[in-house]
Parts: sequence; structure tokens; C-alpha cells
Amino acid sequence: MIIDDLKSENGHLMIGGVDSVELAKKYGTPLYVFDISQVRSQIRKFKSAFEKNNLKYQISYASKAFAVKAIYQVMKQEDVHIDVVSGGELYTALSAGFPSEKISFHGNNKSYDELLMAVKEHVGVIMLDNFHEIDLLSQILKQEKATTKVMLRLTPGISAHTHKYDQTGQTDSKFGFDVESGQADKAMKSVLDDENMELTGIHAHIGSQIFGTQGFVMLAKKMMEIAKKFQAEFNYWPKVINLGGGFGISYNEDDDPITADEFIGQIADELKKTNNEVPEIWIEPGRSIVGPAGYTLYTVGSRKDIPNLTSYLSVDGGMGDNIRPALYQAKYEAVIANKMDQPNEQTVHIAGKYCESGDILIDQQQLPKTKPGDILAMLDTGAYGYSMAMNYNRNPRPAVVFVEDGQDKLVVKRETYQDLTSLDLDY
Ligand SMILES: Cc1ncc(COP(=O)(O)O)c(C=O)c1O
Ligand SMILES: N[C@@H](CCCC[NH3+])C(=O)O
Repeated sequence: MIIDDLKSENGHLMIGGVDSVELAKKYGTPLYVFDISQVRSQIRKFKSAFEKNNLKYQISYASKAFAVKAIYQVMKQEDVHIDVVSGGELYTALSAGFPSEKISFHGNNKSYDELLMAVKEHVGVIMLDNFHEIDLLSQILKQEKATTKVMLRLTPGISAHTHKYDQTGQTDSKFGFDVESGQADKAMKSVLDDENMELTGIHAHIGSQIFGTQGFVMLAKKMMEIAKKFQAEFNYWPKVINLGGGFGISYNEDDDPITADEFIGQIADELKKTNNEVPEIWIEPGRSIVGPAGYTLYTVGSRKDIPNLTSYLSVDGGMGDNIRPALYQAKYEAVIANKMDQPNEQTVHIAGKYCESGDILIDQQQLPKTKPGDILAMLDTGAYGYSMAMNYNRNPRPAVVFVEDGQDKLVVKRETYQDLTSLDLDY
């Protein structure tokens, strides 16, 4: 989100037609706010890009980015698929009423219980990641007298230009069957030989927060080459090629994300070079769907000015509600939600309240003059914020509010101190 594009009325930041300062008053801070019209509009951009290029497609929201009942309900309304990576995400989606046949189940170490749950709940497709999992699933299917659709997650040997922790497609990765060393062929054989597994296609995901189309075009090319190899070896042509997610968003002015039109257009050009039938193309965007739609509201508290050096402005949240700055040195931008009409006059570190020197939300932020009680809105926090939130220092996790068409709705309650001790037992 570019600060200049933010909307304000009477000096207050407006989110989805709602005054953010009023939201902070009504629900308290820290508070996650999602502008749901932005979520819907991004999904529609992905859909229309595929349609323009006449590709058969499926959008599967990577729900690890933000996984609560209400967002699964939005995904159901938008008629997309989702992917989950744990029994907990699967349980949340099902309890939100999300249709199981539109769920893909990912993960590099799905347990017996998770696979059993997936089979019993008739999940749409299980994304097989390793040989141990093929064995477990095969055993479960026999025992349950069940069948399931599966896809193979491949490691195509393509590394994305992004943070090391966000790379997943390179050969040295914990995810998927390595193509180079022949693991993928071996996995293909096992799955095709298993009468209870129906192989829907092949999958690869090269990483997250990727800018530029090059990696995705290379991936599309590589997946078609792999498909041709499998066709020659196994007489198998995939119904689906899943190219994963990873489309970058703009957290600050240095970030230059690609549009859905750009990368889907280029992928389509690459795919259409084949003489074979182009399979259905699935993508799994997480961050690009929910990231820009999310804001975190904090209340400004203490301040420390170190003469001739620097200033720390502390807010009432921090690494517990957004671990990304500490974990990936992620850079965000913020505004003072109740002073949108005032000029910037200072540059400060925005510090969290956690007992860690590394708990700095923004290293250098220009702001108007501030005082305790002001509302700081951090932008683009919708992805991997709430979903990675924790209770370090026994801080309760914030509430989540959805706004749309000028209406606000609480969709996740704020944790209470009672919630924090609810699992503790006496000794
Ligand atoms: C298999 C898979 N698909 C999709 C995603 C979503 O990535 P992003 O949120 O960057 O779109 C991830 C996370 O990196 C992933 O591991
Ligand atoms: N949590 C990561 C992205 C997820 C990667 C999942 N494979 C981030 O915030 O950037």
C-alpha cells in the first residue's frame, strides 16, 4: 500500500469506509483490521487474468497467511479453493463450513492423524511431499477402504530471489520430491501403482514475496518439461499443474510487485508453446490476497529520546502480533491514524512492548509530532501477522475486525488473561 493512496476524512485514516480511530476506540488496540473489499478485488484480478488468457484454472488461497473462520467464509463466498497445512487449519476451515472437496492439504510432515482426518473428511486433494507420507497414506487408504486424489509436490531446482527463509523451490529444501536426483520419478511410480490414489497432477512452489515474472515463467517451463518426461516414462499427462504461490506485495516504496495480469499473461505465453494439451493451472496465493488488505492499529505509549542520537516510540503491541520484522527483517510503513492531515516532522524507531531489543516494528519511520494515545496504523499486515501471532510475555493476541462497505464486524475476539491461563493446570 502506498501511503499517498490511503483514504482519510477529517484527518482520520479510513479503512473500507470506516474511521480507523473509531475502530480503535470501539475494539481497543492492538487491533487487526481487514478491508474485505480489497481481498475480494485481488481474487477477482487473479480470476480475470486467467480468463483473459483462456486458461483452465483454479485459485487456491494459501490459508497459512491468515487462517480464521471468517476468512474461510469469504473464500467460500468468492468460490475459490483453499490450501491448509495442518489439522488445525483443516479443522478451522471445516468448522467455518468450507467445502472439503475444495481443500488441498499440504505439509512436509503430515502426521498419521492428520492424514486420517483428511481421508475421513474427504479433502479434495492431498499434496504428497515425501516417501514416508506415501507409505502412511497408502496404509490409511487400505485400512479405511478409501480412495483419494493426490498431487506430488516437486522440488524443481529453481530458487527465487527472496529472503532465505522464504525460498522453497531450490534443490536443497525440506519440501517436496527432488526432480534432479530422481526422487520425483520414484514417487510417481509409487503413486501410479497405488490403486487407492488418483494422481491429479504435479505441484511446485518456489518461494514467497517474489517480485518479477522470471521465476514463475521458468517454473512453468520446467513443469511442462517434467510433465513431458513423465508422459514418456509413465504414459501419464497431468490434469493439473499447480505453480504454488509467492506473488510479492508492496510493503514499502522499494517493493515493486507484479500484477496478476503480468505474470499470468507471461505464464500463459510459456504454457501455450506446448504441442500437448495445456493442463489446468492452479495457483496458491496467500500474501497477495490478504496482505495489502490488513492494517494493525496500535496505541502510542512511551517514548525515549536519546540526545543527539535517536528516538524510540513504543506501541502497545509488537513481535507477538507481527514477528516478521524480527524474523525476516521485513520492512513496513505506518501512519498516525488520527493525524493524517499533519506533516511529518520526525523520524523514529517504532518499538514494540516485548522484552526483546529486537522487537522493533519499523526501523525508521517518518511521522507527524506524536503524543501518548495517538493511534499508529501499520500497513499491509494482513498476511503472516495474526497467523504467526504468539503469547510471548503472556500478552493476549489482538482481536480481528473485518470492514466492508462502511460496516465493521468483529470476527476474532481479543484474548483475555483468562484465555491465557485456560490450559494451565495447578501443581
Ligand atoms: C506450498 C505453498 N503454497 C503457497 C504458499 C503461499 O505463499 P504466498 O503467501 O507467498 O503467496 C506457500 C508459502 O510460501 C507455500 O508453501
Ligand atoms: N511466513 C512467511 C511466508 C511463508 C512461507 C511459507 N512457505 C513470511 O511471512 O514471509
